[in-house]
Amino acid sequence: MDNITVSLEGRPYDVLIGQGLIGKSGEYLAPYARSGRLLIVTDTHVGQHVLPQFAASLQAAGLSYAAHLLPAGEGAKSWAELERLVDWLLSEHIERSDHIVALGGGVVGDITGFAAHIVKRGCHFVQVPTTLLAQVDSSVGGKTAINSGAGKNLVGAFHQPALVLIDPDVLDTLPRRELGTGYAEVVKYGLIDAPEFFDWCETNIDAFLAGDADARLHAIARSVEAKARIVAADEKELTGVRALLNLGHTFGHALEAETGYSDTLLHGEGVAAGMALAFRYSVRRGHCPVGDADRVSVHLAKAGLPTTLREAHVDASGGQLVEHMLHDKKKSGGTLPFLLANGIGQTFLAKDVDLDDVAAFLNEERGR
Ligand SMILES: O=C(O)C(=O)C[C@@H](O)[C@H](O)[C@H](O)COP(=O)(O)O
Repeated sequence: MDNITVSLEGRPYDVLIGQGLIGKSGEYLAPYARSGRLLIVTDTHVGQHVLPQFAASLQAAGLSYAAHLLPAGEGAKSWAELERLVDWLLSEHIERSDHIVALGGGVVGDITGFAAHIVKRGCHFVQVPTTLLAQVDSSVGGKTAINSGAGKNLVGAFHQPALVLIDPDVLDTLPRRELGTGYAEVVKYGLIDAPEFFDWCETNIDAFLAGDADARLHAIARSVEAKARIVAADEKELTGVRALLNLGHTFGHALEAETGYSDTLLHGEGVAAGMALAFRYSVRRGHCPVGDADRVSVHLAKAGLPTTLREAHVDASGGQLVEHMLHDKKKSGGTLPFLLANGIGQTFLAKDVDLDDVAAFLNEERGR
């Protein structure tokens, strides 16, 4: 089993990665269960496919649980579902010493973490991510949020989990499209600052997508290590280091907003198209060799991910997409920094980007 520590000063926590961990959850969660009980938040899909095995393990360890089901999908990151969740936690007489367990993908983790942050001014929570995207990205680092009418993740807080339990075996039941969306975030770590990991992805993509256990473990552990390192360096995204994790997200969130956060374009697909756009925009600005941008698109396409506006099902003008970007949390003092790249593994935060130029670039991209 891999054990990666997120080294936050005074509040370090472990990310345990191992095959079959879901079946041993009771053993690992016993120390976190006040009076032998855990409050589980999951969704209707995971409730059917993973909760039974998870719950059996808790029972075998002498723990009891109560569970709350969210609807599956991005739509659950809403004020209405947050209210229902908070009401449920209070109806269960939650105490601040309790641990809430987020069992599910990024949506479950994000809304549960935010509820844990606000209920009784802060309760503990544990992440048990069941999608690749949540395992390699959203379960680690403490970004929690719901969406608002104005955009994605605009209402939230930093609230770190006490523990993250990752079982790659649960990915066996993940639909192929979901696996692809998580893979976009795996590739992101190579593109940020680890060219050798991008090379590894190019070599091992087929094994990874086919479910090879070693390839999966390597990709997940390598991604979590990268995320833990970056989060420990800049927990609250104040110095620009953590902003690197947002590669592809400025474009990606705009595409998601344009498609209504629907199944038309899943989050990881928006990030994939966003990374391809960020690399091509970096070429246009003279930062990045065209060969590197091509490699990125070819690789993402191999995973079945969109790399153009057309493939992302977006037909908006550049101006309309820039309008969505103006809600980005990186915007400060009227300017919006962009994650661009000097090449694969050489991402940087550009603070001098002219939004009219971005709009013109996106208008050209419409014909691609
Ligand atoms: O953890 C981070 O920091 C990230 O930016 C990781 C992203 O992949 C993730 O999607 C995150 O939730 C986006 O954050 P946001 O601040 O752009 O909402």
